[in-house]
Amino acid sequence: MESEWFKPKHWLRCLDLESLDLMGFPLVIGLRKSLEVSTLLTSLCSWKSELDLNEGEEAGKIQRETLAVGAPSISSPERRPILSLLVANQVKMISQSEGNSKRKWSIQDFEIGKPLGKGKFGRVYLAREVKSKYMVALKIIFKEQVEKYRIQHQLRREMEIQASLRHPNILRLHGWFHDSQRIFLILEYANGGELYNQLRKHGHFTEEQAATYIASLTTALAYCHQKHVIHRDIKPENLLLDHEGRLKIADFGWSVQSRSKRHTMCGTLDYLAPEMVENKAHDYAVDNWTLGILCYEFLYGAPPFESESQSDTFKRIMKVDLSFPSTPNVSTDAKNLISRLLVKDSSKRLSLEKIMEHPWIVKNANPSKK
Ligand SMILES: Nc1ncnc2c1ncn2[C@@H]1O[C@H](COP(=O)(O)OP(=O)(O)OP(=O)(O)O)[C@@H](O)[C@H]1O
Repeated sequence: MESEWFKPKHWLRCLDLESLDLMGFPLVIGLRKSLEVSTLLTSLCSWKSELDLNEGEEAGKIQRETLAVGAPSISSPERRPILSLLVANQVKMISQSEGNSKRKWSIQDFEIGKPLGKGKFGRVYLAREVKSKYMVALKIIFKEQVEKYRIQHQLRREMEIQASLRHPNILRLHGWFHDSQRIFLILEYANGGELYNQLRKHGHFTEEQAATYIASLTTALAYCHQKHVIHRDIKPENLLLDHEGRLKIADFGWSVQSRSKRHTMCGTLDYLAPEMVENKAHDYAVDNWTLGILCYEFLYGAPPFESESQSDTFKRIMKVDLSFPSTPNVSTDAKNLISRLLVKDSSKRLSLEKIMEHPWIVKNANPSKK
């Protein structure tokens, strides 16, 4: 019996691919394996009226790609699509999707490649849309897990919000589909992986790098706030990099679309604003606080209120117990920006507009890398 929550009759089903991955990444193509699908079809039928499923799917012939981990990678010219082919295919895909807004996706539309990572509720694979050869990241979430942890509403909210956002620094959710057991999210592929890994690798970033990332985040958050979306969980693990090193906000799991103040305490402790720690009503300004935390972490390698115990972190946040180590050597301008964001009174925090005008950003952010 399918649960009611995943019946997105009013959801957007989108595929308007605006950016191209030009890397022509070699895929590890797995064996195609026919599935015994009677159970799958039964459940699909129960969802059919809501989701308007593929008419052409034949009983017993639904196939899925299985991952051949360790299989040799295939890197023939055919598997390294060139720019012109990609552009032509992209145009074709867009016009197809525009001409048929009810384009339905299934696992058959994708060749599955290497695993990209594992999250709390599923796995992410590199994948390529068969016809256009467009590279995407396919996030596979098991419905069982979703129901077990009762994150139906959170996931649905995350998907709706992410699919509605269009910004160069926000990871695109191109669309989704599902089968009896799994939900598949078709995500923009961020070739550079997690920003967190870069931070761990280098210890901390240069002022130019840090300012460029903060400027990218600021414009993305200004866009979100304009659409009444508060992210509430910006941290290096939720930030990905594309093949040009451009930052992408990737995880909207705790985001909320609201014009009124919120009360849910959420996010990750080190990044929480005092009003959230105190479980008070909060608004957009929690994201501005987090920008201050991130700016500090980018420059010093660790968040400012990190402590041995959670209760100490709470106390340090509440006191705004901020200090700047002598190493690495960080400019006075950067410290000024951080101090003007990590302000307990949320109404006195620097606005996103003013962040972009701050001398440290103006001097250091590299517009060509934003
Ligand atoms: N679009 C993408 N492009 C490239 N790599 C990705 C992409 N999405 C996810 N990944 C990789 O897969 C990993 C797991 O992603 P996923 O979103 O499932 O986990 P997560 O960030 O821990 O989120 P959650 O907390 O929701 O489980 C990420 O840490 C990242 O390394």
